[in-house]
Amino acid sequence: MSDRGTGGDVPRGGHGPGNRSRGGQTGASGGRGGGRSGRPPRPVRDEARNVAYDLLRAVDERDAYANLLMPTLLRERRLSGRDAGLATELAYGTLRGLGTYDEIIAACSDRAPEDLDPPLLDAIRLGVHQLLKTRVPPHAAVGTTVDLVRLRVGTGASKYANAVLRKVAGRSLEQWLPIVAPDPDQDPIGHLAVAHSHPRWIVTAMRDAVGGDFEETAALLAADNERPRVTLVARPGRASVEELLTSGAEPARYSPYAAYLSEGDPGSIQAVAEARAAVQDEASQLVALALTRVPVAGGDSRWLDLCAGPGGKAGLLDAIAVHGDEAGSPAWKPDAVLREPDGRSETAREGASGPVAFPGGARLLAAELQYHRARLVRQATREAVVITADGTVPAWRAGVFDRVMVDAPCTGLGALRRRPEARWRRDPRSLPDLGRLQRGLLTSALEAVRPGGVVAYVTCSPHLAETAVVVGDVSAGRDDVETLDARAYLPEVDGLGEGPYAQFWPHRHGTDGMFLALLRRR
Ligand SMILES: C[S@@+](CC[C@H](N)C(=O)[O-])C[C@H]1O[C@@H](n2cnc3c(N)ncnc32)[C@H](O)[C@@H]1O
Repeated sequence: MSDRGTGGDVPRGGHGPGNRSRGGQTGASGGRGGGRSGRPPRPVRDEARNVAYDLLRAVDERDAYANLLMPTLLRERRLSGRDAGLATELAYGTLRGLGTYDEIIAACSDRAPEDLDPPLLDAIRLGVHQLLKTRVPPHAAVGTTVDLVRLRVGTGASKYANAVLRKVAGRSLEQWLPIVAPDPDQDPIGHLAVAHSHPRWIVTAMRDAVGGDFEETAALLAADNERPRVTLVARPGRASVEELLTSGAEPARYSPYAAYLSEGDPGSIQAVAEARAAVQDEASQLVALALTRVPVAGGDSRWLDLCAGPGGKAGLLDAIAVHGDEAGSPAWKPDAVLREPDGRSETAREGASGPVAFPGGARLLAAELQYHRARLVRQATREAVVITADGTVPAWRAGVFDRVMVDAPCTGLGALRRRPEARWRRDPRSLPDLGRLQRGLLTSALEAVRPGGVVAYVTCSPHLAETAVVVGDVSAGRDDVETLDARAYLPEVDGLGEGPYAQFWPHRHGTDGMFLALLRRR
């Protein structure tokens, strides 16, 4: 850590990349005061900020994934503890916030952000983030950024950065927003896009997904800019929540298999290292659990996960298939499970209409298109049969599965908190192709499941074109599909929407924005 006063550098939050800019080098305007000799002091290399900056550059230049590259950078530069936390917060916060920051930079600069040299622009963004969204003292935010630019871009550029940042420092974020964001009465979408740093098309999609309410849209966009908590899953029969709590995790709100980890490396927990537990968002756990809770008449031993990679849901489904939903939910478990003398569950499933706890004794087939992702599914599961296969070209007989999970490829708009650069990379033009694939996979799932069996259609996106519209289109073309009220199988969670689908939200549940439809084949 440098001597530039970073001792108090605790970010208040913040986060996200994608460089929209291309263009020429800066001209200088303004300058940082020199020492008595008239020469500027020697720049200080601040390793946390250099790592944050390198991440921003890699995202721009190489389309790097921030959450995959950051651990490598931290390891290579031997940053840990507070410095690692600072580097991560500064990089992620800058990537998330750059939609807002670029508007402010534009107001403080004689050039549009897209006309600035990308390496300089990234450094200025990093400085703006520190000034407006962290507790870094303004002199430290400006000084460290100017040093960074001198070391990494050039002296002329550092003078430019200094001039821009001094103007930015003249106002707080709250004071800047009315100046740079469109009037909310004239252009509510544009206002939210700038105020919460999201592309307009995503703001529109989120507004539609929450039912048109702008206040709720704002809350959702704000939640996207928060750092997500780390949630663990204890795979039943392999680990327990108690074991995770003993390892320092805290009880979770919804999932009977979840625990929250507020600090420390999840990989250092033995159950995680042994793949008996894993990092998994709570909504991901619950949509998988909901699929296992729907009563099905007749046999219940063959399950299919059609899009299994990298194996989060398959890991939980495999464990429940084999060992049963042993944690279940105290509210309904005792009545719901009536075991046959051989330990199976036929009777309960025949009569039950509400959620039931699966008693075990099934086997999961996990299919994944990409070989390297199928290998990850193998690591996440123990008893499942894992195959590399195209789910739209079935490698199995029709009508043989009792339960099928389709966790379809999607825009991932429900997981923007996790991938700080994702919002700038996603393209609405991908929606038609994704929609075709989603319809193909759901159709394939409905062919794979037997009459009486159940299909879960899941996306990590609340975008209506990927959720209700896909399910509506596919079921409208068939007379053998009954849409279940998915919320009934998640009795522990409120606020999942009007039904029959269940929609999790970052701002309501603190989870990813996961969508679930449950369809029974007649
Ligand atoms: C949203 S991810 C699934 C996440 C996974 N269920 C989990 O919980 O970890 C979608 C997956 O579907 C895979 N995929 C894409 N097209 C596919 C296809 N035609 N058949 C099977 N898998 C496909 C992708 O490679 C990706 O791994």
